[in-house]
Amino acid sequence: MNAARMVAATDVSVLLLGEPGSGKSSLARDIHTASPRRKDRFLEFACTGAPEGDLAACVAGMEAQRATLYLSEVSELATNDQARLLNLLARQDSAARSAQLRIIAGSTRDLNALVQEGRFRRDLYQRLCVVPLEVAPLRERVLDIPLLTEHFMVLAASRHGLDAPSLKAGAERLLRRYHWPGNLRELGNLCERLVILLPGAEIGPENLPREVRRGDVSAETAPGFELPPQGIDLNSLEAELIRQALSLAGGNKSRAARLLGLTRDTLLYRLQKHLIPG
Ligand SMILES: Nc1ncnc2c1ncn2[C@@H]1O[C@H](COP(=O)(O)OP(=O)(O)OP(=O)(O)O)[C@@H](O)[C@H]1O
Repeated sequence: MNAARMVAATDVSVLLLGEPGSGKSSLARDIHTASPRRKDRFLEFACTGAPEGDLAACVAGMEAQRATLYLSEVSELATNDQARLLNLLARQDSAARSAQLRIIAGSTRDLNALVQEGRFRRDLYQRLCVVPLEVAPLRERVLDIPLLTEHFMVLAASRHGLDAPSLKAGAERLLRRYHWPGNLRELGNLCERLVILLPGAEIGPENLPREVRRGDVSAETAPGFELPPQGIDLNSLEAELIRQALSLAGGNKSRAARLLGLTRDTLLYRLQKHLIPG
């Protein structure tokens, strides 16, 4: 990721946006490792469910250090902690460069939309989002799937002292077609399971879980949808769903595309087709 390499060389706050398990936390660590702070501490703070005040306790000993702090799921930060973080950032402005904490935040939710709804402080959003980086979901990186699968299998095989299995072409095709709601974490878990259950084997489609074998996106994306007896106007329905996805995603096309299980390019094509202003 080029942009990530570029921000690593600086001290700016970075906001990583992406689905669960897409690799935000790993990317935050990579940015730290590629930065001039690589020899300093990297600390991860999980905002989800964190008791109020925990963030203050976490950064108390770090304020005078040249560390990197990664805030995962920053949208879940309690209101008072949002104010505390803002204060911390203000204090950092006047601190010596050698004592500055670098903040990287991660979010699964559309932080901009939460700001519009008044559920996240705009001033804090602006401080955190100096450089926003989108981490693509795995289904938009299908070309990477064979290499990632091999990587996860080799890793799990060495962890468990077993032989890594290999993939038959049919199995690989299914992995590329599946929509991976759990992203890299889901692929990593599947690879580990295959290593343990079928060490050294040739994996065929029959060895993959049912949801992957089905490669069936519609079952997940249209639960319970039934065609009414009088039929529907598919074209209008598609246009309406696209409008709703854009609105839910606060106008962000990559996110809207993800809500519809499409690539961004396909969404752009369909926006043109339906003459929907993007
Ligand atoms: N580039 C990569 N190559 C190989 N494995 C990766 C890569 N990025 C992430 N992973 C692995 O994928 C899994 C999920 O990554 P990570 O925890 O960074 O995702 P996340 O987006 O922060 O998840 P969450 O939103 O649930 O916190 C981890 O096991 C991680 O080691």
